[in-house]
Amino acid sequence: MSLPILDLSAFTSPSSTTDSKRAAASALSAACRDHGFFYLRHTLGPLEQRALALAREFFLTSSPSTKSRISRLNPGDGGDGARGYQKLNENITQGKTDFHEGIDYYSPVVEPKLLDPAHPEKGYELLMGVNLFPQEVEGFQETFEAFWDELRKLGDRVMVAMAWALGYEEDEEVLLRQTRNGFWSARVIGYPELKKEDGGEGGISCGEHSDYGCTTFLLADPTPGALQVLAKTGEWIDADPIEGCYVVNIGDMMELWTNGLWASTRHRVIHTKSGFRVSIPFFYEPNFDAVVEPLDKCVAVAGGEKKYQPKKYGDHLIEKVSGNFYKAPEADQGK
Ligand SMILES: N=C(N)NCCCC[C@H](N)C(=O)O
Ligand SMILES: O=C(O)CCC(=O)C(=O)O
Ligand SMILES: [Fe+2]
Repeated sequence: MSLPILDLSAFTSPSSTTDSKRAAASALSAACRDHGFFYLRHTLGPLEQRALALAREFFLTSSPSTKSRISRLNPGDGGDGARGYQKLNENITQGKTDFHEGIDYYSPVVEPKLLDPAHPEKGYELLMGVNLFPQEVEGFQETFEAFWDELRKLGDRVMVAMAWALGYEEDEEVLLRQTRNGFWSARVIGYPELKKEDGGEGGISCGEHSDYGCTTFLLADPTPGALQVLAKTGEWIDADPIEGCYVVNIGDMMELWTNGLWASTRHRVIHTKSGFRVSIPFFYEPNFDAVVEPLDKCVAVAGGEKKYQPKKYGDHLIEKVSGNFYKAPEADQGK
């Protein structure tokens, strides 16, 4: 089985007809319902190759001190426990360490929140610090900021397409209203190949999980056989990169909005092929304060049964992120 390839240009070009939008929305609806994962034909030109090359340069040529300078654990420098660099095996999924390194980014907050304003060296509240860029890698910050700007715009268009796909042609901003100031997130991830001595047998590059928010747009280098998607049949299928496409998937908040019609599909990464793999997922998310609840039309499909309780996206994110690393640094002491 392979995942469908969609073209949503009817929603990105200003001159498209209602019929072409309906046709695209109908293919989108089937893909989200049947798989929760699909390929989206879309390119941003040289920006993508630049971002992948800079990510690779960062992981493979930066010194350990460059990396630790932007650690998520440097409280005074902006690290808030979530934003920043994490080394191999620092991220955990389902209680097991993930064999990848990465830098995590989130939507900038207007006023970063210090834990204790009298003691800035104590750092920031979880998720409320500042983004950390490796200034030694020339062009890194500008390239990624430009890249994410484009993906935010793409995500906005996809929200309109998804509204159509859910029957909201007459109220096409039903999702966009709650994502326009989205608390987006992004990761820049490096995966060395899993080898036996690294725990290769049974080891994992990124354990099975669902994404937390709305819709994920993944750009990865051409390495095959790494990202796997749990199909409804229970089989794991490869979601290998296709040139000119993003791999797109549904997150937990979209499952909630759709009352379970579109599942937040589980996936994992097992990179055993040769070479260092780089991937850069962008997580297009609801507003931090958005209270997400099943949409009326999706509830109607279920015969009026609301299968989910409303949830504030920010609460869901904090819950998830709090479980992504070993608890407070104190807990690690003496290990
Ligand atoms: N923002 C997202 N989706 N990040 C996914 C990170 C990988 C899984 C994570 N350790 C977990 O256990 O959820
Ligand atoms: O690297 C990948 O292909 C996917 C990573 C992922 O699923 C995540 O970071 O949420
Ligand atoms: Fe993921």
